[in-house]
Amino acid sequence: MAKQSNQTISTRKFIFDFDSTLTQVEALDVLAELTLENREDREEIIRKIQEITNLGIDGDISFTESLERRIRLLNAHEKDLIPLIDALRNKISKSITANRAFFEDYADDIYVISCGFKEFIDPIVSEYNIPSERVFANTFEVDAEGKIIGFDKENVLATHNGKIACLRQLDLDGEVQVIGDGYSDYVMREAGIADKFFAYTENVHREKAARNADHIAPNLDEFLFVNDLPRNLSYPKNRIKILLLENVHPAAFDNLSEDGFSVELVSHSLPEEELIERIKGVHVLGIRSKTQVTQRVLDAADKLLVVGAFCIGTTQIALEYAKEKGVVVFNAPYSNTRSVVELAIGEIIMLMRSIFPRSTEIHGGKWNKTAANSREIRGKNLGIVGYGNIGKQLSVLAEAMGMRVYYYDVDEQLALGNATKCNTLEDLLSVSDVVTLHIDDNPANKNYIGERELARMREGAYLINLSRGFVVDIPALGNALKSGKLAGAAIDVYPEEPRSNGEYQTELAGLENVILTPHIGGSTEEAQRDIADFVPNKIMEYINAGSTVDAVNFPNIRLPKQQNAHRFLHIHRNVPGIMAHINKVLAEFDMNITGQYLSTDPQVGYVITDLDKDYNKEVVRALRKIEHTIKFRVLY
Ligand SMILES: NC(=O)C1=CN([C@@H]2O[C@H](COP(=O)(O)OP(=O)(O)OC[C@H]3O[C@@H](n4cnc5c(N)ncnc54)[C@H](O)[C@@H]3O)[C@@H](O)[C@H]2O)C=CC1
Ligand SMILES: O=C(O)CCC(=O)C(=O)O
Repeated sequence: MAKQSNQTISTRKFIFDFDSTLTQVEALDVLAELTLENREDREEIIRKIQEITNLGIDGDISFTESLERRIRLLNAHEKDLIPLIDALRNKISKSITANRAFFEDYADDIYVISCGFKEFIDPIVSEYNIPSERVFANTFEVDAEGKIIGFDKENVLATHNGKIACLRQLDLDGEVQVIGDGYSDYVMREAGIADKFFAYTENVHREKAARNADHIAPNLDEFLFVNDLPRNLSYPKNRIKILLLENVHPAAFDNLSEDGFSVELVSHSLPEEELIERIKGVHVLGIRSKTQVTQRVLDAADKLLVVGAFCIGTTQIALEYAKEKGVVVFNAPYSNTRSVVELAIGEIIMLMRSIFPRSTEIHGGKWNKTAANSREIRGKNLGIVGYGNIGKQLSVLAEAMGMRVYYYDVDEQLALGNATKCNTLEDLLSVSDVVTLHIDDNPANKNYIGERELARMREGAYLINLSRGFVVDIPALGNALKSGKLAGAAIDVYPEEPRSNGEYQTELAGLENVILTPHIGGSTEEAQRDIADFVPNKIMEYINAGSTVDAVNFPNIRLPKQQNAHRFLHIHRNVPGIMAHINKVLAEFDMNITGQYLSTDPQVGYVITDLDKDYNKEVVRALRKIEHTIKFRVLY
């Protein structure tokens, strides 16, 4: 947005609370941590202090009483204030630090009214251009040895609802806005001395304050946004809505909400019609393999910027259409590969030793100690179809366990270890004791293994499918198992899979030596935890900086870190002349370009332009209007 000139003359006055608003913490709690460091009853006292602090903040006991009780418990000395101030310096609220410029530009209009103490507030806020004469707070009373024994009881801020009296005495002109986390901040508005109260919830969400607020500000960006004031982010992150479906790991929620986004979790996948409703207003959608992000869903998605696939496969997403709409798709190509490989190894052993039939028998009360149909994997031939990330890792592990590895891939792939490349699928099928499928989710692979291919397999061989359900013709597999052509199979994926846990039927159920699992090849704690970092990081790099590195459907741009500049992101149809047009507009508005990055594919172009700090809102309108623009976003 357009930057206002320095030292803007404002008709508004901004009254900030200190503890848990300008800083992430309550200073007296930190002081308690410091002064009680070596005391055995430390935890108990800290707990009591916090309890008293909260009672005071919520207005449940008088503030004077809260202060008196806390100071008594604190047992602090003047010299403890030095480490306290150091600690507070590192605990300034994140969005306050990010918006230092606001405190410079509006220096004359910013006040601090706090029931804390000037001794530690002054040095902290002076670094944010707020001089001592605009800081209204209590002061300590110390004895001859420097021990803190009380506070100045004459100060209005030491009394119940003292902030009202303090603000009244100030008699400020213009609209008075109070920004604070507690009820004692709200009462200034209730008393009619302030015009607006913003409940500041970046560090703590106090229900009573939030309930009574004119507006809830999860951070300073939101406050500056609703007031149309200069700020670090053109659009506050809390306004960016993220919908995560299919029970993604809770760490994904933590990662994204800690960065300031508004995140909603749904434990299952949504059918198309429901998703069409829910997608409205959503900026980021997170899914796994079950949710179909169709053209209709994308048409209904009025705000969508990114789809994060918290898995490897992405054919459940209309990738090309998403690109045409300027929606970037990321996945997690490596996080769960090891989990699939380990399951494959386990299943090879289980199948070749007929472990599941033996186990089922004994569950049913039958002892059947036998070596029939029970063989070692050592020296046997493993045929890997699809020698990609999973196939290659499996190759190495299987070989280490003494198997002879054969592989077939439609693309040229380098053999790892002693693996032998097969030139055709038929060659692989005819030589393998176990065939394991790890091809990608390309729809062209539908019924890739059918009656004909099964007939080419060795008598008594085994088939494993951990790739995609549609790759295997299930009735044909059922027949091959029933006829004894195959000695067993392990199936993790099915042509039709339910959206959520519950009833499920497959014609393979009940067949001898058939391991059936509910698409859990990639479902390990480790894989899901890793995905919960990987995909959110990609999402954040795109939303926060514009980077599309590793996007599956979009031209990739890796961006240098930029400082003190604005970043414009322009996604357009790749037709001749767009770059020239963008730069013409920028030149017309006299913009100084500090960096420009372009990446294209045959359909879309993605250009990022970094500019000097100041810009005019009109330039944004002009850039949006350029013909063939798909999406335009300003980052800072
Ligand atoms: N069961 C589960 O929970 C999981 C399943 N998967 C699935 O596993 C499969 C493999 O994953 P990655 O190894 O990461 O994929 P990748 O893309 O690294 O490797 C796939 C390989 O298959 C080859 N390929 C494709 N079609 C082929 C064909 N018709 N014949 C021979 N080769 C063919 C490709 O050239 C490629 O080298 C994917 O379908 C993925 O969705 C992945 C993770 C978990
Ligand atoms: O865990 C999931 O939801 C899907 C795993 C999978 O098939 C994949 O990563 O492609």
